[in-house]
Amino acid sequence: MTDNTGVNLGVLGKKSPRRSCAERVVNAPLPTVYGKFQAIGYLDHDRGDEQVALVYGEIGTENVLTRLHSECLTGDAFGSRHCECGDQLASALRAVVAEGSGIVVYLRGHEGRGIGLLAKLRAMALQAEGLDTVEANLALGLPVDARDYGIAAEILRDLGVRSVRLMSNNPRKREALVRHGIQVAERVPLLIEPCESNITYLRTKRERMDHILPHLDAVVAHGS
Ligand SMILES: Nc1nc2c(ncn2[C@@H]2O[C@H](COP(=O)(O)OP(=O)(O)OP(=O)(O)O)[C@@H](O)[C@H]2O)c(=O)[nH]1
Ligand SMILES: [Zn+2]
Repeated sequence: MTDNTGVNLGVLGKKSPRRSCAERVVNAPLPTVYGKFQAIGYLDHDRGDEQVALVYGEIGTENVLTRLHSECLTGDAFGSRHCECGDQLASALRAVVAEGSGIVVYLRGHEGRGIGLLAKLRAMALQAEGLDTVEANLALGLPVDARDYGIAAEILRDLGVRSVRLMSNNPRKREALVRHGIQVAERVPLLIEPCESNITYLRTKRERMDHILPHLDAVVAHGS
């Protein structure tokens, strides 16, 4: 089967019979510096968000190398060193190209762990005054993590995916996806070398949010 671009869609061309809040509305070829992806656009009818899944190669149904990337304008677009999101996104895109197939779902509505861009910037301002990333959200009267992964699961189902190898350091993300009906065969670490600007933030994620970041031990050992 081909779409209006003439690209062979394989499983991407098959409509899911299950009722879903995720409507697939467009499939466009997306050549990137990493490789040639298919950008599959979705409309989330429950939340009104526009979502996109970048698909590389012929994805199967099981053990698909997958990244669920929470939107981070500052990290992904501006190269912020407050967090490691930008490098994680690049690593994930490189990884699926190296693998020959895989998916990066870029989750709009997840900005600032679901509190939105302006609230995240307020939280970052509080962190500059000494609060950690957890304390800053709480000081604003906001949840530490307000993300929902239902739409991600719906998109994966629409793509025919039943189980993934999930690129993430966050065990709660894995649990959330499983709760929404997608099996996680394996968690694949996505570790980025820390720098002076984000080491405290990363330590907080490890200590207070259960992120699995063993590479920080080496930084501690070297005393930096
Ligand atoms: N509220 C808040 N959000 C932040 C902060 N720094 C980054 N973020 C957001 O955090 C989200 C990414 O979440 P993380 O906790 O860094 O990582 P994760 O997605 O849970 O886990 P990984 O899959 O390992 O990347 C993005 O949406 C960022 O915009 C911060 O200081 N405060
Ligand atoms: Zn970020």
